[in-house]
Amino acid sequence: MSLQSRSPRLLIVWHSRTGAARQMAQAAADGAHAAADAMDEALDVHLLAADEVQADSLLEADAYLFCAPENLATLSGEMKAFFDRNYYAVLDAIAGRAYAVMIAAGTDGEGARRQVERIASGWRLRAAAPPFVYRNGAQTPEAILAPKTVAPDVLAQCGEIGGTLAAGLLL
Ligand SMILES: Cc1cc2nc3c(=O)[nH]c(=O)nc-3n(C[C@H](O)[C@H](O)[C@H](O)COP(=O)(O)O)c2cc1C
Repeated sequence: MSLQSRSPRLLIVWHSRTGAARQMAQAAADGAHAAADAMDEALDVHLLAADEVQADSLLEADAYLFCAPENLATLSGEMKAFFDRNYYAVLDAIAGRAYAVMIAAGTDGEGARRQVERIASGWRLRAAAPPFVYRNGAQTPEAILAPKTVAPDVLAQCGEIGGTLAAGLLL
């Protein structure tokens, strides 16, 4: 059996209905890889859609990034289902690990942010970065349902959050 220790692992869990949160999660993954490369360290970044994540993925990760849209003033149902499915399976097993949250919203996002923060507090996770809420301003049904393209400056901020989580694992 090898005695080699494994690389630290960042798990990014995302859900997206019209593309914004997916791009934000990808930017954070890119930022995490870039930070690890700059430090010349190995980092395992798992970017998983919310419906693919089981308890094992949470248990095997060292830090988490949760990224999803606000839908009807709460987390999107798919992201909530990920938390519902796994909450008690990992309770008490992941306390103290670092996390960050990124919400894609139209004009609000606070309900979804609060929900993730409450769940993370129940898991006793430690916030490694301030919560990030990106608002695209969409208000009409047409604008809300349109595919989204997230601006480069917003993606750069998401990249920084990924980089912060990575640096926290590698320092
Ligand atoms: C069904 C539905 C409900 C929404 N409800 C809200 C809401 O309550 N508050 C808000 O700020 N944005 C709301 N939005 C807008 C989205 O949060 C916003 O467009 C977000 O950027 C979408 O992220 P996504 O492209 O990753 O799905 C809603 C969008 C949809 C499709």
